[in-house]
Amino acid sequence: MTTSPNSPFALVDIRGLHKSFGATEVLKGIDLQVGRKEVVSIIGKSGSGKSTLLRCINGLETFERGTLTVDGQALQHGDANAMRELRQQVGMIFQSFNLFPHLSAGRNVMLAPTLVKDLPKEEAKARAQALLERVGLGSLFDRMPDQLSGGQQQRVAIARALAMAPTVLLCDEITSALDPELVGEVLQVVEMLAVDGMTLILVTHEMAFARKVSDRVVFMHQGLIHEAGTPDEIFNRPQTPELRQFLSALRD
Ligand SMILES: Nc1ncnc2c1ncn2[C@@H]1O[C@H](COP(=O)(O)OP(=O)(O)OP(=O)(O)O)[C@@H](O)[C@H]1O
Repeated sequence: MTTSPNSPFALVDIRGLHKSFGATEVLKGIDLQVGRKEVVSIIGKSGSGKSTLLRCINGLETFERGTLTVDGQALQHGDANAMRELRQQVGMIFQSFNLFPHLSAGRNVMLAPTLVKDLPKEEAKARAQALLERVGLGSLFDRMPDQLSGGQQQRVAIARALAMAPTVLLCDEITSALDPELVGEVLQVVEMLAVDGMTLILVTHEMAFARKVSDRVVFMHQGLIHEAGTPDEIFNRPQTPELRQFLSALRD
């Protein structure tokens, strides 16, 4: 079932989120609802708080005020069980691929399901093989990370995140560290996930991609959501001077 972002059953429901680092308030009251199977891209200038927001959603950062629920479960930092469950539901992929260097591609993908979910090894192996095939790396199960290109490593990282069967996947500038010729193969995998109905929240500087793949685009500015809308609304009919300035700076 696809839920609309504004329904009471939004998969990710963030209300009044405030986050500071010391005296610096980085998130100043974020409200964002993401429906099941929705693809939401977050854009904005460097330092506007995009990564911090993603890190709050999967519990990597604590926050001072506001509420955050994923699939109806409130994120509570004091509750170790709740945090463990949340981490299983919310997958995250980063700019740096962070593969375990001493494990093959396949073993990287197998690790969490065997450790965290107690999946029998043979089952985990079959699942890892299927996931590697899904990201176009079916023949590279035994390759070590240092024998893979950056684009291939990032695709293994995507397969590794999918191995936990997350209900939502967060992608934080996942093509920023790649050579330009490797960006396309990773974006293609993300697009395939979107088409398959994965709920995705993407922080991206790839505007053409955000326009193509997103149901909704969110523009963050100085710790607040300044504007949100369809790709057409955000890119063709920006309302605020801040968004207009951001988009025109990209064109320069
Ligand atoms: N762990 C931290 N300690 C102190 N300040 C931090 C920390 N993490 C982020 N910040 C600050 O919070 C602000 C927002 O950072 P954040 O990384 O969320 O922005 P961003 O919009 O994702 O930027 P970019 O596009 O450059 O990644 C910045 O001013 C940053 O310096």
